[in-house]
Amino acid sequence: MTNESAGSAAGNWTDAHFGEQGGQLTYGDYLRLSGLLEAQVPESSPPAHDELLFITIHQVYELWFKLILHELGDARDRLLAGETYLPRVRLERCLAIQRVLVSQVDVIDTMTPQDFLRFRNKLAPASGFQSGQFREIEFLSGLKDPTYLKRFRGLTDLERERLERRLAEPSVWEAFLAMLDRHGFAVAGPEERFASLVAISRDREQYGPLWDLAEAMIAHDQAWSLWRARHVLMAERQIGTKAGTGGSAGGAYLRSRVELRFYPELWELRSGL
Ligand code: HEM
Ligand SMILES: N[C@@H](CC(=O)c1ccccc1NC=O)C(=O)O
Repeated sequence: MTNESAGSAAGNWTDAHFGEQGGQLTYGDYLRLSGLLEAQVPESSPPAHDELLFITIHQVYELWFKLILHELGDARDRLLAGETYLPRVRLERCLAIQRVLVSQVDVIDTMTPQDFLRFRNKLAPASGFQSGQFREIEFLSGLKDPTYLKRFRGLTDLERERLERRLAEPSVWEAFLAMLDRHGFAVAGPEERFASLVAISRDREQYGPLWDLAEAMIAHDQAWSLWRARHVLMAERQIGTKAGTGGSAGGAYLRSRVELRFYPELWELRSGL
């Protein structure tokens, strides 16, 4: 290709591929980068070097939490409609995101406790304990804890409304049971659910999509527990046995959360196979 033809080809490429809006849309406008990149505002003054890392990683987590809620909500809605394929696809996307959430803890491990202390005193009583989206994911997944709303001070009206809605609406677990019911499986009591899950597990030729969906759910549950465990280690590496800025016992509180599960009946199923 000659320079001329390359140039015209490039010219043609530009003309042929400008945005539908007559070439007005830009990368920065589409992604609203001006607002996004001005949203990292340190509390420390002069700013401690590592506070930008601390703010950035939390905002990245919250953006991923927003997407997980988007995917889990669609999976729940489709389960209620009796679907199995796209609910599994949505859950497997959540699993891919959660693998990133676990691995990106490594980034904050590059911060030393000494450098965290340069701004930690500015943070209390703020804490990840106050992450409304984190709690929404737990409620929507199936771990509904109404006492959280009573224990937690400082929720905005919007956060409280969203959490109350999550408590009231069907969870992924409840939607999964509704889907099984639509497929003719008994789900009224724990023994019936156990028998139904055993039947599904023993005939994957016939019930493969149902088994695969249950496996995607338990993988989501496992990954969330892996993040809790990874967060404990990271937190204790930063603050040892200090109390948390949110008022908890710190690592001891976080360790108590690692054993939580969204789908205990799917874990218990293994005991009976
Ligand atoms: C220097 C790094 C960090 C330390 C030392 C730390 C420490 C803690 C501690 C001690 C708690 C218990 C509540 C409290 O008293 O504050 C907590 C809760 C929490 N943190 Fe962190 N954290 C760190 C980073 C992060 C990051 C990057 C995230 C990502 C979003 C995060 C998310 C959470 C969540 C969701 C909770 C509530 C957990 C639950 O209640 O089950 N934390 N953190
Ligand atoms: N709870 C942490 C502080 C902390 O990590 C934090 C503070 C403000 C906003 C989010 C946070 N992340 C997790 O708690 C601590 O006790 O050091």
